[in-house]
Amino acid sequence: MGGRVNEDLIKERRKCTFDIKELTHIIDCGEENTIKRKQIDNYILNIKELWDDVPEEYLSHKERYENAIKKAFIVLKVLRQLHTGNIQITDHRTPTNVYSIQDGIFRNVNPLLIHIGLFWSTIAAQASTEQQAEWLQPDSSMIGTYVQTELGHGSFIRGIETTATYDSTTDEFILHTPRLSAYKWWPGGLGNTANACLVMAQLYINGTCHGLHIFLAQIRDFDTHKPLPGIKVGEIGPKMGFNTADNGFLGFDNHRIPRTNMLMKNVQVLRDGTYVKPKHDKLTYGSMLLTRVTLISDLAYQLSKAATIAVRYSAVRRQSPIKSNEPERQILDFVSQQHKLFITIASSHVYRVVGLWMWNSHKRVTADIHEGNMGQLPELHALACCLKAISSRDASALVEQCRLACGGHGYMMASNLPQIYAYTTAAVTYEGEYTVLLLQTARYLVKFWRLAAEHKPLPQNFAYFEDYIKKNFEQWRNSPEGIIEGFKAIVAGKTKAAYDTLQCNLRNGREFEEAWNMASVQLTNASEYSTISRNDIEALQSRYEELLALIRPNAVGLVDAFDIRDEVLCSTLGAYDGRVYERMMEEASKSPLNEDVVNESFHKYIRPVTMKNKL
Ligand SMILES: CCCCCCCCCCCCCC(=O)SCCNC(=O)CCNC(=O)[C@H](O)C(C)(C)COP(=O)(O)OP(=O)(O)OC[C@H]1O[C@@H](n2cnc3c(N)ncnc32)[C@H](O)[C@@H]1OP(=O)(O)O
Ligand SMILES: Cc1cc2nc3c(=O)[nH]c(=O)nc-3n(C[C@H](O)[C@H](O)[C@H](O)COP(=O)(O)OP(=O)(O)OC[C@H]3O[C@@H](n4cnc5c(N)ncnc54)[C@H](O)[C@@H]3O)c2cc1C
Repeated sequence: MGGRVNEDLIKERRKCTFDIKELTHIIDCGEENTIKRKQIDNYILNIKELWDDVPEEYLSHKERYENAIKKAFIVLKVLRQLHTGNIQITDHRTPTNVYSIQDGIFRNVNPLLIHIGLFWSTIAAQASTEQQAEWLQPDSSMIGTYVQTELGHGSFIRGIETTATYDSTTDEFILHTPRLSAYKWWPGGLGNTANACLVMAQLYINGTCHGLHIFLAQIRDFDTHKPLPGIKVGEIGPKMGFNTADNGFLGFDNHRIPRTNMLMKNVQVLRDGTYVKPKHDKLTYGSMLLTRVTLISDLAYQLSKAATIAVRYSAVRRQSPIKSNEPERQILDFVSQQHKLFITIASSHVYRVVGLWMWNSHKRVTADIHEGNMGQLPELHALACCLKAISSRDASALVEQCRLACGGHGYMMASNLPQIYAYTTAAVTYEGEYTVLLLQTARYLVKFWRLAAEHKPLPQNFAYFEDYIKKNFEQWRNSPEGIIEGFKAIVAGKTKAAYDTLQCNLRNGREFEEAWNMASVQLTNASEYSTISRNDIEALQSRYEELLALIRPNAVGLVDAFDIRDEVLCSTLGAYDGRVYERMMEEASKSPLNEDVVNESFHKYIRPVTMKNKL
């Protein structure tokens, strides 16, 4: 859409006090990454077939899926070409930068998201060298997904009921769904798209259950795409978001696969049925760990999109004067509006930095595991659980706050904020539900509190538990170091309270698991335990208000630095030129309800009632 840039946005950009490009380079981890990202953006976003004439929202469920599949395979073809041309489409920060462009292309979810993001990465991480050589061919016919959750069990994966029974007479596993609750339910791309999948199932050899293992199973004919005999597969129906993700269900009726289809890097079943144990029995959960780590950066990116839309809109939108004799003000001038928006910008930076740190930690720990050293895995798991849980919860709350900050127009699908919210809030549940993951971290903290309480040696990372017990915490200081000290005190105090409740429940004769359940609210809730006083809080509050005023002139510059193209933002409210009302009118004109001046329902239903006695 051509036309002049909104005057208020021009003024905002003029008064910005820092170099926007420099911040963009910091966000991209270096100028060379910015250049590379822009090249890929240009290459993919210039493909005309990827753009819709009719907005996605006006399509039926079936049309949406078919449209998304058309685009997914255009993108896949391009990615394969880039790959053979030796152009790396991911970089050292996270593997997700290519996904961000796809937000714009699909305005929803790529049905191949799990194929690209989880299927290949699980094979790469958990299959043996021979299996990888066979399955990880760039021109493979396999379109895969990651099939774990069942109708009856998602969080408690040890409860999964699908079985894989070894038949040594034929050297095969028999995959079976014993009852309705064992039907696989949810995997992305499973409904219609995938012809193969990685299935999590309970391994049985000679009547002994060895727990959960991952198996590669073909489920549709590669040529005709018809489900193979013994496979019942389909799509699960409309959802709050993810409606192009093709989530599916799957049942096996004694479906046979070769023994060599079990992922055998860390664990093996030999020809004679001998079971060779893994070095750590949670290595099978590795794909969930990796996805939790990558999600932190993805959620930071979703926050930057929401902030860009809401801040630019707030600079363009003028409503009510502050003093009655003044013109109407940009809504960005209201301090309460700044409070709603600037925290979203800040949180995006926080989770981007933490996501990068976690990504590097994951690389380091994975290299150690490769060398047979499992020592750092529990800590990485505890951190990934907690950070995935709070980043998804924060992101969905802040995206919703941005939507509300755009008033009525934020409720329009054309603002793209509802779609960003639906996408973000799903992450609170998938890949480990919020509370369930927090309780995993709590379990880890309580273990170290027990050591502290029993005055046993603690690792350096938990030295502050001992400081708390010995009351070594300093008086509150209003400085970054002081705030970190304050947070340590809160964690220690919260862990102590939960631990004490747990002990009390145990003394009252409860079994450990029961006592844990009774303490679970304390285990997940925060309280104030630091030495902070009412005066300190007042000082912090006024410092916060000063900071809002300092950020205000740079607000638009800060979101411009996220450097998200209009094609990816997909928002009438957040486009770079700020021509909000023009874009809204143009989008409204695409509504099918505007095709006829008089809709035919008037003649069919309205007129016979309203004109009944007058005809
Ligand atoms: C790559 C790019 C991707 C981008 C894609 C993004 C879009 C994605 C789109 C959507 C995609 C959506 C895709 C999807 O949604 S795929 C489906 C995802 N599903 C889940 O995430 C299920 C969540 N549940 C679990 O993970 C397990 O059941 C938990 C962990 C809760 C319990 O499990 P379990 O009952 O077996 O264990 P336990 O509680 O008895 O604890 C026993 C011990 O084990 C330790 N322990 C547990 N786990 C780990 C671990 N991993 N590494 C190391 N250690 C671990 C634990 O600390 C404890 O240690 P200790 O205290 O005894 O010492
Ligand atoms: C959009 C989307 C995409 C998905 N994609 C995939 C996919 O590709 N592949 C796949 O395999 N799965 C997928 N899933 C499934 C997803 O991983 C599960 O839904 C998720 O792990 C939560 O499990 P659940 O549905 O069993 O929830 P439940 O565990 O039934 O949660 C319900 C409530 O019970 C509480 N609860 C459960 N256990 C405990 C406990 N021990 N202590 C305290 N409270 C507890 C929870 O906190 C929650 O409040 C997807 C889900 C969604 C929404």
